[in-house]
Amino acid sequence: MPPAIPRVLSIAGTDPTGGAGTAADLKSITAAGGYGMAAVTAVVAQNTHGVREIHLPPATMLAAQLEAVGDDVTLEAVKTGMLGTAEIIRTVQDWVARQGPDVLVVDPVMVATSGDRLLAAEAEEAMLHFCRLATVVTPNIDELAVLTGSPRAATEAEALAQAADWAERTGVAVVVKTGHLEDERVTNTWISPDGSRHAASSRRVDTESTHGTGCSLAAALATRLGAGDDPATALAWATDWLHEAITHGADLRVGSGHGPVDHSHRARRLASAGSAAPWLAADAIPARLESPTDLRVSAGASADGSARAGASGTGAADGSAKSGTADGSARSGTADGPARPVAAEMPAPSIAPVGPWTAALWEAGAPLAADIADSGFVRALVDGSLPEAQFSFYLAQDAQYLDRYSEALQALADRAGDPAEAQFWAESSSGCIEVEAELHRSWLADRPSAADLPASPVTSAYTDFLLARALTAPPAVAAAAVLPCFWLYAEVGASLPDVAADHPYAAWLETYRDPGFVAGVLGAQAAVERELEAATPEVRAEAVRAYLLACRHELEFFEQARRVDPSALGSGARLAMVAR
Ligand SMILES: Nc1ncnc2c1ncn2[C@@H]1O[C@H](COP(=O)(O)OP(=O)(O)OP(=O)(O)O)[C@@H](O)[C@H]1O
Ligand SMILES: Cc1ncc(CO)c(N)n1
Repeated sequence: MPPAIPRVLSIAGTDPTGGAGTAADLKSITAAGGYGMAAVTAVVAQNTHGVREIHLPPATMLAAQLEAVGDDVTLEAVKTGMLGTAEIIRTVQDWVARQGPDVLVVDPVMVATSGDRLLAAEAEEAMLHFCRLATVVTPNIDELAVLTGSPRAATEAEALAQAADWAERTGVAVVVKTGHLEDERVTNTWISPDGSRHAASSRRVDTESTHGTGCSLAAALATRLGAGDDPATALAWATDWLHEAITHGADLRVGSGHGPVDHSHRARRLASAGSAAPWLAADAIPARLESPTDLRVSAGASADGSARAGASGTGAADGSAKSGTADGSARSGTADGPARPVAAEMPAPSIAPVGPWTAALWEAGAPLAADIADSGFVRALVDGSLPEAQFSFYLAQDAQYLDRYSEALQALADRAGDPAEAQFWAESSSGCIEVEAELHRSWLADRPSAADLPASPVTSAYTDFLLARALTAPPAVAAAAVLPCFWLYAEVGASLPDVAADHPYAAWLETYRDPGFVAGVLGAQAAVERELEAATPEVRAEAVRAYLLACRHELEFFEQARRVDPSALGSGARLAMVAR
């Protein structure tokens, strides 16, 4: 049984700009859930433009480093990167034979992205020999050609054939990486000596920030294997994590050449999601609302934009410079993007408010609507990069949600004073059940594990919040609480671009275009407008709070799929426990 936190050693060169080599490895090992260690093979003066100078300490010094670690620490995995010379390779090889762990990931680094040689030409032979000791090797397309003694593969199929042949001959698995080809998707394929294959693919990111991607993938892979993941799971994890890191690399603004990836993006996003900070400050809404203008004033089209209502974005407590403020008063931002300017520049809704109260509500919640449109989940759904496991999770939660939402709407119907309003809520409630049934028929039927998935904490928090208001709060509060589900969902639908027919989620995106959604929004808006007009100033304030909190729950609901590790969805555990 590997320990929960695998101990992983990187044996590689340095990069003072922190994007490649030991620095990238340590960040990647940490991100993948391991304890990272590093022995230095070469001190490299390099930056995002290229390598300037390489200093090779005596091989005896590397041997001493390896002995020092190996004599003291039990290792679950070792990852090697730049080994520089035949003598260094031999040193590592001798040590691995004596003290190496079960998992050895060899990234056969020969040439950097910048084109600089990182392995002496005469050392290639030694590298080929060393690769045979590996659990898995992770060559890029050019290195694969050297490894297999073949011409550079022009297509993925050619690369896969080269790798399969080599794996069979040597008994060593290969990860074929198509990063250096031109395909729209980048695919990493694990090929075992017996010919079995596991592919993990992601959409190609149009970015210059790819310095150290090879190091990072190999180090994360070594860590997940060291943690006991099977090859397919480990590779899928590493590929998906790296995709997020590459996507956000440019935001780091490190260097003017090929910049590094943001190894910590996922950790920062999850930390921010784990914050217990309240979503809405106590004084974000005036205690009494005599008219919609009272909300508008507090919602803050003030000259400097320094005060407005609106629950804070997901980045509220992540402590990063681009996050929203902890009291949710001034800016909205998420771990996915910089804070946006304040309400004055917020987009108008595609479904216009039906009166002054709903107009004021929209304005107060507009930053959250923008956060949803710009969320990692919606963006990944639209660009097709959302992993299927996350999409399935989303569908499963949507089904759970609709069940309870329908109950909330029925409660509103039961409590409505006005017959037309009662009818509207009742019809919406049954409409929900129909959508849920269709979800099961068309989408969950061929995803059996998702079909049985119970409600997540995020889903339950939202539905319980809605049910509590629908069952016990004054009608204006209850109506305002259920409005964002109608309105914000329809707004997401309205903002979706047309996608190609072969887009992985084309059929799902099509479901957003149901004109019934718009009719629902207008009906719900009309009810909210009426109820708010009739309510006391105190109840109106409570209703606005409920509306904004529901908007915030909507954002959580969309984003939650990106916070779940598919390997944590198995059955068995009676209650999910937290790491302490
Ligand atoms: N533009 C990109 N978009 C998406 N993923 C990418 C992109 N570039 C690289 N990757 C990911 O990074 C992995 C490693 O990239 P690549 O094939 O370029 O390795 P490498 O050449 O060994 O990297 P290095 O630049 O560190 O030498 C790829 O398999 C893929 O998962
Ligand atoms: C030290 C080191 N290892 C690997 C690479 C490949 O990106 C690099 N640039 N530097």
